[in-house]
Amino acid sequence: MQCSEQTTSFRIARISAHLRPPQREDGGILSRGNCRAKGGAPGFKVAILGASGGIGQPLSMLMKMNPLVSVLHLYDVANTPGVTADLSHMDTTAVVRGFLGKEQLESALVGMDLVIIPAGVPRKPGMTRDDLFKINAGIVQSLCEGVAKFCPRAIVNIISNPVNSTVAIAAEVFKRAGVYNPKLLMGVTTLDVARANTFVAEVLGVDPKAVNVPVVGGHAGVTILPLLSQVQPSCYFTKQEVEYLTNRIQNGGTEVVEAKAGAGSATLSMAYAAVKYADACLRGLRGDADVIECAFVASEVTELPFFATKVQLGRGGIEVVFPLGPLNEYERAGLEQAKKELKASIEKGISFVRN
Ligand SMILES: NC(=O)C1=CN([C@@H]2O[C@H](COP(=O)(O)OP(=O)(O)OC[C@H]3O[C@@H](n4cnc5c(N)ncnc54)[C@H](O)[C@@H]3O)[C@@H](O)[C@H]2O)C=CC1
Ligand SMILES: O=C([O-])CC(=O)C(=O)O
Repeated sequence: MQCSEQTTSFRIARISAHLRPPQREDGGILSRGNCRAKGGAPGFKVAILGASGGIGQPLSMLMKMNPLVSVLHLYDVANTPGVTADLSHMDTTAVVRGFLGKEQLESALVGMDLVIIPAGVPRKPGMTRDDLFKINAGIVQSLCEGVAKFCPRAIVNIISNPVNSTVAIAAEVFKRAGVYNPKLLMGVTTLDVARANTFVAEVLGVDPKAVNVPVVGGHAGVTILPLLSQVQPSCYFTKQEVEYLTNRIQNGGTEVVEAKAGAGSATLSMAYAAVKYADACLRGLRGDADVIECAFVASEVTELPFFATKVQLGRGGIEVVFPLGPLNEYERAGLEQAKKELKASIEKGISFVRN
């Protein structure tokens, strides 16, 4: 049936009556500001530092869709007004606010439960993650100084590379400020697990959702150590499959950097992985039981001060750091190699802040 002009205007009149600002008890009209919940919904407050970047934008979008988030603060040194305006039109619960430049870092951070940091430069072909240290170390240091000052009790997820060094930088900054709580600081290695699940599922010919591969160590080259002997559900790989899978998982980042040919590194899969990890942190904060993910954290699993293993997330952040479990000979050799490189990267991060 075609709508007549009259019917249409009648409908519009009904709709606009419905949208009329609510009356106050004293007869006044509530201002627009009072009509809309400005983050009043129950949920967690999350800040993304580096929100306008290749990871930052899809990560911000996915966090805007997360029902556990009530307030989403987007901070960057560029383009946050546009990204914020764009995302604020999504009809999901989280209220989005944008913050631009150092003078707005305080407002971006005060009151946050979780701070996610993907700020910093990405790799180009031919570079290692350690080649990013020169620029990203200073960025992570200054952002973490802000966290120490304005939201010292927030959980911090570090994405900026080289993660093997930037987590140590963050820890030193927090120690210096007298606010270090090792349970609240985590390097995000979820993309290594996502890749491992994907590549293993391809070899097995199953759905990646059905596969769980623990990936331990760190987040660069040989420090990324998939424990293929502990894949769930348990399965068997030939020597060639183990070598192929280990190599592909360790070089997953480089595979994307080369395919992007100078236009950056993994952004979409990283945003997916970052949200998976952030969501686990929020479920832990909410008090959910058995929230378990791999992450690069303060650890006594090896002699190194930081190491990635499975951890259990809870109301206090990291509540349990799980041991490595039984390793086969191939994995034991990989572990020795990983520890050697990790030690140097961690020390580099520590001395950057101390010296
Ligand atoms: N942990 C992991 O698994 C992964 C880590 N990464 C790392 O994430 C980082 C970001 O990558 P992309 O988003 O692709 O880079 P990008 O260059 O696209 O975005 C970085 C953003 O950081 C912002 N930024 C720079 N300095 C800042 C500061 N002082 N404060 C706030 N924001 C600042 C930039 O303006 C830009 O919007 C890189 O270091 C990359 O290596 C990338 C993929 C996976
Ligand atoms: O490889 C890179 O430079 C980015 C990264 O950490 C990853 O994709 O795992």
